[in-house]
Amino acid sequence: MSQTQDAAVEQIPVTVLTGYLGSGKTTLLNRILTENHGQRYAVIVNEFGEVGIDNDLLVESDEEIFEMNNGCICCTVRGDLIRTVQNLMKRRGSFDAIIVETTGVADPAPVAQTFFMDDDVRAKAKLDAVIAVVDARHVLQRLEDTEEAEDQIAFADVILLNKTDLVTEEELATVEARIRAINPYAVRHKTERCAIDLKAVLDRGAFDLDRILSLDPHFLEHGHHEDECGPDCDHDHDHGHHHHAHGHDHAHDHECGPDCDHDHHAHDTPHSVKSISLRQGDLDPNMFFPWINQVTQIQGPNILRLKGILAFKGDPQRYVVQGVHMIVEGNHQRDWKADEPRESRLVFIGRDLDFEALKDSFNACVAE
Ligand SMILES: Nc1nc2c(ncn2[C@@H]2O[C@H](COP(=O)(O)OP(=O)(O)OP(=O)(O)O)[C@@H](O)[C@H]2O)c(=O)[nH]1
Repeated sequence: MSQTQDAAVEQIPVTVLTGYLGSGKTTLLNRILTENHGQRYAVIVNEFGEVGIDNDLLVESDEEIFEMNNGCICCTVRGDLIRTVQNLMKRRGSFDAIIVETTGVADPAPVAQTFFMDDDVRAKAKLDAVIAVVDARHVLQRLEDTEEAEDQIAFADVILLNKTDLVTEEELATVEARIRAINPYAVRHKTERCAIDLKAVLDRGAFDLDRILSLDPHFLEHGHHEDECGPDCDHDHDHGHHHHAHGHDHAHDHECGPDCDHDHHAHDTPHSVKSISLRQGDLDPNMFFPWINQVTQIQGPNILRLKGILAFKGDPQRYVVQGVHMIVEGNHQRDWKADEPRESRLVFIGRDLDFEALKDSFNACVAE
C-alpha cells in the first residue's frame, strides 16, 4: 500500500470481521469488547434480517455499536458504510480503532473496497486486516453451496478455524488443507469459541493490497463487481428497500428485488436464502422448547442460522437462543430493564423455510 508515513499515523485502523453465518463472529467480537487490551473500539455491525438482534447479543460495554440493518448488501453497504465511517470520524478521539462485522452471507470484497475507493474514507481510515472466522464443522458443506464462504476465506489475512470442538482431528486436517488451498497466505489459528490472544488478530497491519491485487487484479476498478454499486452509483437504491419492506411481510430475499437489473451471474445461490423474523410477547417455555427442538430436528439442514431473544412468562431475565443447523443452545442473558418492552424476537435464516408454518407454530408458543 502506498501511504506516506504521516498519513498512516493519522489513519484509524479498521478490522473487517467476516465469516459465514454462525461461524463465531459475535463470539470473537464479545471477546474483543470485554478483554482488557487498552484499546477503545467503535464497532459497526451490518446485519442480515429485519429484526436487529446482533446488537442485543453483544455484551454490554462502553464501546459504541452502530447497526446497519439492510439485507441488500450489493446496493447499500458501501454507501451506508461510508456514511457511518464519516459520522464516526466526527468523533475521533473517542476510539482508537474500528471493527466492521459483516453480515454472514456477504462477500467481504465490497466492504474492503470501501476503504480504498472513497477518498474521504481512505484519508481517515486504513484497513488493518480482514479476519475470517470459519466454522470447522460446517465449512466444507458451505464451500459446496455458496460462493461467499470461499470469498471470505480468500480475502482473509487472518483465519480463525473455529469450533474445533465439533470435529475430529482428521476432519480438522481435511478442513485445514482445503482452507490452505483456497488461501495459503492467511495466518491460521485453530480456536474453540474464538479463544485467542487478541494480539494475533488486532492491529496486525496485515491487509496487504498487493496480495489482493494478485488474487483479483481488478480489485480497485470501480464497477468490476457488476452486482455491487459504488458510492456514486445511480441505481434506484430504493428497490431493495421496497422489496425488503413490503415484499412478503417478513420474509426477505437476501439480495436485490425481482425487478433488479443487476448482473447476478455469480450470486445465484444466495437468492434461495431467506430470513424470517418472528415477534411475540411472553412465551410459554413448556411450549417453546419442544417446538424449537422439533423445528431444528426436522428443518435443521435448511436452517443456516437462528437467533432470538425471548421473554418467558414470569421470568425476569432475557433468554437468548442461538442455533446453526441442528445445534441449538440457549441461556439467560440479563434482567429485562424496566423501560424495555418484554418482547420475544426470533430470526431464522435458511433455505426453503415455510414462513407461514413457522409463524403459526411460533404463535402457538405464546403464554396464556
Ligand atoms: N461448540 C462451539 N460452539 C461455538 C463455538 N464458537 C461459537 N459457538 C456458538 O455458535 C453459535 C454462533 O456463534 P456467533 O458468534 O453468534 O456466530 P456469528 O458468526 O456471529 O453468527 P451470525 O451473526 O449469524 O453470522 C453460538 O451459539 C455460539 O455460542 C465453538 O468454538 N464451539
